[in-house]
Amino acid sequence: MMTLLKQATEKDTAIHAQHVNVFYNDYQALHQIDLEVKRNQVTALIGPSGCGKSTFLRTLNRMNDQVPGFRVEGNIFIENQQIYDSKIDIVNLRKNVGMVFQRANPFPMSIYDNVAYGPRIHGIKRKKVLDEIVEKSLRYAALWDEVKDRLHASAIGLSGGQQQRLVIARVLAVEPAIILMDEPASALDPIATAKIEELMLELKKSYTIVVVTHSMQQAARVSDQTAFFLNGKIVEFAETKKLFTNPQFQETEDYISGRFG
Ligand SMILES: Nc1ncnc2c1ncn2[C@@H]1O[C@H](COP(=O)(O)OP(=O)(O)OP(=O)(O)O)[C@@H](O)[C@H]1O
Repeated sequence: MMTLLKQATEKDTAIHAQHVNVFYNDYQALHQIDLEVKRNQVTALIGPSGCGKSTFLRTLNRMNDQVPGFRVEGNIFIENQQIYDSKIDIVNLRKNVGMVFQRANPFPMSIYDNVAYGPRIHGIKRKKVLDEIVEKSLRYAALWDEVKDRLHASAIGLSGGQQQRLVIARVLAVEPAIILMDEPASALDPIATAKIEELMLELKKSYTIVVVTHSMQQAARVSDQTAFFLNGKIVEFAETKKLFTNPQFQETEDYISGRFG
């Protein structure tokens, strides 16, 4: 146990998955996943449909716990804690490891209340403090200028791209260390997508990001490291530039050159 912990406390390692297997009942969706995510980097997970990218992402903040038949083996260390340890506080884990989904999912309430939602749940009540958190989070999510005059209007009235940045602001408001993004721009037009990508590059200065994407161009544009998944295994994990220009495995080369998937 001590040696595992020691490995996980490398200063620049935010997430350390070690020999992770995931099952849905008898079906094994992930096989022996080993992955080290570096702090303040964007790590992209790519691969054909059904290869296990979302399963792995969701395993990182225990989003799969409620799925019937879900079972995980191996270790996942985040901030020196084995997140599947029985002593882990899951509410705290999800605060520390926020998640943004493919479809923006603002709550049916005002823009302000969406962002204040998490801090309120965590016990912050003073209006002045909430006002500050809401402004800071919206500024960080590059949305403040577009919504500052209608903070109390419904979030549902925002465009798809604005809704996705609002969801990011909602995640930032509880001060996570890590942000997981599951195809965050796949439902957006190219301009809204470019804004999300710009935002990711800005956010990595303060946060660690893991993003699932179907777009290899997007992975190449935003990520520092890329993991290529195939049939529930990581075929190759490397610096993004290297993976796309000089892949070490035939399967990686076939995928990035569009020969399958
Ligand atoms: N809740 C579940 N119950 C049973 N099997 C599941 C469940 N969720 C995913 N799977 C299976 O696990 C495998 C991996 O799925 P996963 O969604 O992680 O892949 P993915 O790479 O994210 O795919 P996509 O790119 O299409 O979203 C698939 O074979 C899928 O059918």
